Amino acid sequence: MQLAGKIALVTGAARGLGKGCAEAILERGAKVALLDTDDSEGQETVAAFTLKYGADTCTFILCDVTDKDQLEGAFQQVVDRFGGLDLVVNNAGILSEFDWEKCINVNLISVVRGCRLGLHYMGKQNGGNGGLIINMASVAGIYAFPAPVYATTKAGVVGLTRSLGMDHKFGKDGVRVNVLCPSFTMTNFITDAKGKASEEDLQQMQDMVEKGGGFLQIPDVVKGFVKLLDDDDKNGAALEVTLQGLKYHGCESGPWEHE
Ligand SMILES: NC(=O)c1ccc[n+]([C@@H]2O[C@H](COP(=O)([O-])OP(=O)(O)OC[C@H]3O[C@@H](n4cnc5c(N)ncnc54)[C@H](O)[C@@H]3O)[C@@H](O)[C@H]2O)c1
Ligand SMILES: CCCCC/C=C\C=C\[C@H](O)C/C=C\C/C=C\CCCC(=O)O
Repeated sequence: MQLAGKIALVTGAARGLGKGCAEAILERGAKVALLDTDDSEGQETVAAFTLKYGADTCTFILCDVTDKDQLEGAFQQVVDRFGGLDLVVNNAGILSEFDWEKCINVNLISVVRGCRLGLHYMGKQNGGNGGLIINMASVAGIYAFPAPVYATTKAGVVGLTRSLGMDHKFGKDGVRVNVLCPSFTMTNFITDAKGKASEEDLQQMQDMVEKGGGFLQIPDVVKGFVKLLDDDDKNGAALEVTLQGLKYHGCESGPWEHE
């Protein structure tokens, strides 16, 4: 997708991977709205981006993605302020195996809602120009992982993306939907993980990190995000990001679609 002059919305963008994706969008000449529940970090990030990329290139919207009205209001605010919408990044996510309903709300239900809103505002059937939705899942949505509820939400996001991305949908609304699936990446997500799953499961994750050769860094994942921005032929695709590099996961169509 050619981003110059376009308008984007990124959830969970005050810090970490969402912030990295928002900066990649600004670097490519688009405007971006950063949504997050963390007011002070969100304001700080937007202040720094404004200094670097110029006034009116970005805005912060305080928004809890699990609050239906706040999320709908944020989409409307972006369209009102910037005059349209071309790219939605459903990135906000948490690890919370004990408060597992919250995990499902943030990581899955809000992403379904974000996709529906993206299709509503960008879909050609509603007078939009078409566009792109990139969802943030995880390799935990593809392979077994010792945080079952988290893994379930991410598998749900992969399934949602594949199904929304079926070609017949793209033909109708002009909106492509793809999903990024990173492995362990050094962000606050990792440093805040204590207490969000059992000690035993966290230890198993630590062992996976050590066996796998360590953590990805934010720029490694942003590279994957940029690939999804650039690969205009992809729809319903899941891009894995690991220390081995970038790889599209198979199974983009079911056996009924093979010769
Ligand atoms: N760090 C990793 O190892 C890793 C790997 C694969 C996928 N992911 C996924 O990437 C995404 C971003 O993770 P990160 O590592 O940058 O984490 P992070 O904790 O650094 O950033 C997440 C951001 O989301 C915001 N957020 C949380 N709940 C929210 C809500 N209800 N509404 C709005 N904003 C909310 C937080 O305030 C924070 O700014 C998540 O979906 C996560 O599951 C992370
Ligand atoms: C050391 C404590 C880590 C706590 C991190 C908690 C959750 C992280 C979730 C991320 O989404 C990463 C998820 C999965 C990684 C799964 C498999 C890794 C193996 C693949 C590979 O890297 O080659």
